[in-house]
Amino acid sequence: MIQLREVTVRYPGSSYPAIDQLSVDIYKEEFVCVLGKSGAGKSTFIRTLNALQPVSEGEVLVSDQAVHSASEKQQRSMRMKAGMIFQHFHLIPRLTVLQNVLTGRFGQKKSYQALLGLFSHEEREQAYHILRQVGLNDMAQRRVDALSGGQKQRVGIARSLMQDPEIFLGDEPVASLDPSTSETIFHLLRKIHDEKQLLSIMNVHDVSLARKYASRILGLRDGKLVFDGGPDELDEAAYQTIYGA
Ligand SMILES: Nc1ncnc2c1ncn2[C@@H]1O[C@H](COP(=O)(O)OP(=O)(O)OP(=O)(O)O)[C@@H](O)[C@H]1O
Repeated sequence: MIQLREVTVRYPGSSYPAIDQLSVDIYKEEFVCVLGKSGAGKSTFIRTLNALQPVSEGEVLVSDQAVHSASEKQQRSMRMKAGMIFQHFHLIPRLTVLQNVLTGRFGQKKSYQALLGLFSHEEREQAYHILRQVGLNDMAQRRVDALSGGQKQRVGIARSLMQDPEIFLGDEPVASLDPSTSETIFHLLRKIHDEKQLLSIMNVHDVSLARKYASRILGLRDGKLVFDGGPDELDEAAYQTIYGA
């Protein structure tokens, strides 16, 4: 479970908060999509959940553990439990699909093992298993810079799963993809969520994807939570509240 208690984020030099006194509880069985105009605070929100973004006020709790008052070491271990996928994938271009997936384990290895790329038989087997789950079983030895955007995002998802995450976060995971590939990726994300009961939170610009795949939608506007409901509750009035002039 994730709990935000009156969280405010102010960037240095900014006259208004990017996140403004936001309180919300998110439960394990939920697949949450976060909507909002550009600049509404969606990325900032996601980044506060795994301590990539410090908070100015308030507290974030993940599995009852306070994120921002934790030590550096504790924050690293929390980050390991938070799988994250990104708009631009953040892969290592010259490495193969398999090698990129295995980097999901770096956080759990001694630094010399990570540097030398030392992975156990079990870890490799798990990587192959995950590649089958995301539909990339025949691409393990391909370099990722030779893949399409949708395939790259599958590698990003596989790398996150390699972390054995407790929560799954996406910062605009389909913003660089065409509509049909975006749909395929959301279908995959929802399938993984349903199979693993993995608390998932995804920022998305495409309202129809949120309507189709989310179990719960959060709407942000000027850093405030202005909508919180199921996809069926996202009617015209709610849409105007989130996006209206
Ligand atoms: N590093 C930063 N320094 C200063 N201000 C920032 C920084 N990052 C974001 N902001 C500001 O904080 C607010 C929220 O930004 P954020 O990126 O979280 O919004 P967003 O909803 O994810 O937008 P987009 O959909 O365009 O990615 C915006 O006003 C933005 O200009």
